[in-house]
Amino acid sequence: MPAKTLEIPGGKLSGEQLMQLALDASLQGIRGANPLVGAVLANSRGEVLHVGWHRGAGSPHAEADALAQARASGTDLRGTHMYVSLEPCNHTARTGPCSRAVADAGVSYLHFAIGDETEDAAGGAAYLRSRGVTVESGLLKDRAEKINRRWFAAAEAKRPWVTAKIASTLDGFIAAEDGSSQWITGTQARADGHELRQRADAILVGTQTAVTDNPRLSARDSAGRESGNQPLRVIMGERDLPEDLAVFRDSKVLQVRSRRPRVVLNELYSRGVRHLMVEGGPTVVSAFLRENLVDELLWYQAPKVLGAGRRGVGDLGISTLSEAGQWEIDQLGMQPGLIQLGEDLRLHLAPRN
Ligand SMILES: NC(=O)C1=CN([C@@H]2O[C@H](COP(=O)(O)OP(=O)(O)OC[C@H]3O[C@@H](n4cnc5c(N)ncnc54)[C@H](OP(=O)(O)O)[C@@H]3O)[C@@H](O)[C@H]2O)C=CC1
Ligand SMILES: Nc1c(N[C@@H]2O[C@H](COP(=O)(O)O)[C@@H](O)[C@H]2O)[nH]c(=O)[nH]c1=O
Repeated sequence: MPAKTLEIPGGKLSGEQLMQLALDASLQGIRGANPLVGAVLANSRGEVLHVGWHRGAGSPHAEADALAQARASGTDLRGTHMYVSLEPCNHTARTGPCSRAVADAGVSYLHFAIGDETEDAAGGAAYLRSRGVTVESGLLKDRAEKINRRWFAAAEAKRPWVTAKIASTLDGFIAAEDGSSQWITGTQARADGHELRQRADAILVGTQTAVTDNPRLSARDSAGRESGNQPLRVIMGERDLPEDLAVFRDSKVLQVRSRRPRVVLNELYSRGVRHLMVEGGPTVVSAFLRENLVDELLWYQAPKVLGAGRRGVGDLGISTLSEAGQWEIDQLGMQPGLIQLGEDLRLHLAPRN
């Protein structure tokens, strides 16, 4: 469900207009292990041929998406121009290097808005120049930076992108006084949560949730079958855990014996995790929030009122309103800021900073 439909203008466009289109296209994607990226192929007169974007880690990059469209429709790409919101990657990870694919296709001119400084992917511009492609950069740089600012900060800090998920009652409780919490939200909201799990490299809960809920932490379809990519299950906390917990039934599980979010993030990053979903409980979510380590917040709200119980977020050391954590509806990317899922609401929030 795209936030807005992409309009592809006809006729001759300026370089800036073509980059604008690449940036608009990037917003159709999903941010997570990878940033939002869009790419436009145009002929030398500035007429749009194909528009591509990245749909999340593991799927083709924006350039590859545009090139695949060209291949499918038989477009001759020799001498064409490409406008892309991020410098093409120069490495083979989950997909092959875009720099080579662009050069192989015969593109003669490439303009990227901002460079890719990430350790693994850097070097695309130099490679393209070595293959005789004219490369320029900097069009609409500020807008391109704004779209992925938080993602670049996480990449620079060499830590995973962090999505926190909370499912609460209207008055903010994630469990009743007697500890019961299954289920606060309905089936549609929970299915949405499972889709999210599928996109993440790892999913994390605290030791208390691991014991109290005994969750499986797998990504499942509506029939309850494990589906698609299964994230690494991570449990954060120092205590010894019973070996018969449901989460240990799978081999992709890791306990990080620390209470410090940064230690956990370092450990996960070193194991290749680039997108972490923090599912709770409140002690763990609060620890990430306190250190400003939540990049996006998905808050599911059920039309239930408890009046008492466990709150979704614990004490953050804030005693006055002016110090409140500020969040805003995330208008960027494919996940709409506010949606209804059955009887529940889902807010997609970004830190306001
Ligand atoms: N509705 C929802 O969205 C969700 C609800 N829940 C509910 O939440 C409840 C459990 O929440 P909660 O008690 O907060 O448990 P947590 O799952 O957050 O685990 C807390 C435990 O983790 C360890 N720990 C890890 N990091 C820290 C830290 N920074 N500071 C302190 N301790 C840390 C400690 O144990 P150790 O001694 O091992 O270090 C601590 O006791 C359950 O009732 C569960 O049903 C849970 C998840 C989602
Ligand atoms: N109670 C609650 C949630 N709880 C989360 O789901 C976990 C259970 O995972 P699993 O055993 O894999 O189904 C649980 O430990 C907690 O992290 N999630 C929601 O979307 N809505 C809810 O009402």
